[in-house]
Amino acid sequence: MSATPVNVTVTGAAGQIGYALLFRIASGQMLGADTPVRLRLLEIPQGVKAAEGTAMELDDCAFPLLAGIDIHDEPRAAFDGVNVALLVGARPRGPGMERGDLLAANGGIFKPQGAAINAGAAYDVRVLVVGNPANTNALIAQAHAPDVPASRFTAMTRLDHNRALTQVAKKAGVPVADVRRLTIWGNHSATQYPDLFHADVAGRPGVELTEDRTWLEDDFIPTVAKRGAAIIDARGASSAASAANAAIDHVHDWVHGTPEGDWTSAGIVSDGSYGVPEGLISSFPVTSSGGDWEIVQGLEVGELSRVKIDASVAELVQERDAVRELGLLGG
Ligand SMILES: NC(=O)C1=CN([C@@H]2O[C@H](COP(=O)(O)OP(=O)(O)OC[C@H]3O[C@@H](n4cnc5c(N)ncnc54)[C@H](O)[C@@H]3O)[C@@H](O)[C@H]2O)C=CC1
Ligand SMILES: O=C([O-])CC(=O)C(=O)O
Repeated sequence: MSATPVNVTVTGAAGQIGYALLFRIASGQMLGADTPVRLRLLEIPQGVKAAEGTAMELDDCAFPLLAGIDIHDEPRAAFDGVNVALLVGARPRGPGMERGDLLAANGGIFKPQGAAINAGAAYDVRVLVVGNPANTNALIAQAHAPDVPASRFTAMTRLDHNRALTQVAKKAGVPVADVRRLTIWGNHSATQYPDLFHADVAGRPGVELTEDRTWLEDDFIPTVAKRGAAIIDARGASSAASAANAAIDHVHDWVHGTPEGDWTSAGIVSDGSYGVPEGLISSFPVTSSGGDWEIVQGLEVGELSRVKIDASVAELVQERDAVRELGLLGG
């Protein structure tokens, strides 16, 4: 076991995703069975008491890897020395609300948090933004952390990726573990594009499934893209355990690498690949090795994919322009 605990800061620690996430981090599922962690919980003052309750429960689990828990209501202290930052705390979308409605409300949260990460994070900090609108919140945080490499700021589309894996596995009647190389492109919103043209489905090309255009366009794509709203409708609350699970998967693969021959999806800063404007935080097909994400290159983008990627990227551009106008991207 490495001697020095990894500092993991979780914002929104008293929320429903926080509750599903913290125990899994403390048990070693995110960083591995050899890596001790020190948890830093950031909440708004009204959330501190509930966070204290969660910390008591974490203590009561006697996790051997849990080196300590600190609770904060102020970002500078919470991010001091942070190695892994999970920015979950935000206002969740209620019934009938679109993510765009949340831009202004949540932008104000991510600006000071980006600045606090810039001021005090460890040199190897890795940031995952879960709180919606995740891509644009990540962009805001990144814009306020000029001393941190932009590639360290990511937005979560792993839940969409996992949702797509299961839809494809069900359609093809194969185990979910046999579905590989799916991609979520664009924004974590209803415009996202789940792409199975390059998938491998139990050894068969995913493109075979795309021949059923009705299933592809009227079932698969909208089911994945609108799954968040369907869960809200069914549960009366947004996805929590599955979102926490996806955050664990994202950070695990970032730190430990993606499996040979497969890739996953993550919102990362665009280098201009696939026509996505440089600097936007967009979801791409990505591999990870040595602690860095890399965009999978050379995939052919057909007509349907081009239209759908462009539509989601256009939404990201709109969100970026809206927060820029609100002064949330700084000078
Ligand atoms: N990217 C993704 O795939 C997904 C993203 N989400 C998003 O994750 C976010 C959190 O969801 P839930 O945990 O269900 O919400 P929740 O409302 O249960 O918890 C949010 C917590 O954040 C705290 N909070 C608010 N402002 C804060 C701040 N400035 N600093 C620290 N904490 C703060 C609140 O006090 C609350 O405890 C929402 O924005 C939701 O839309 C949810 C599911 C999937
Ligand atoms: O839709 C929401 O508000 C929650 C979310 O991001 C998801 O479940 O994908």
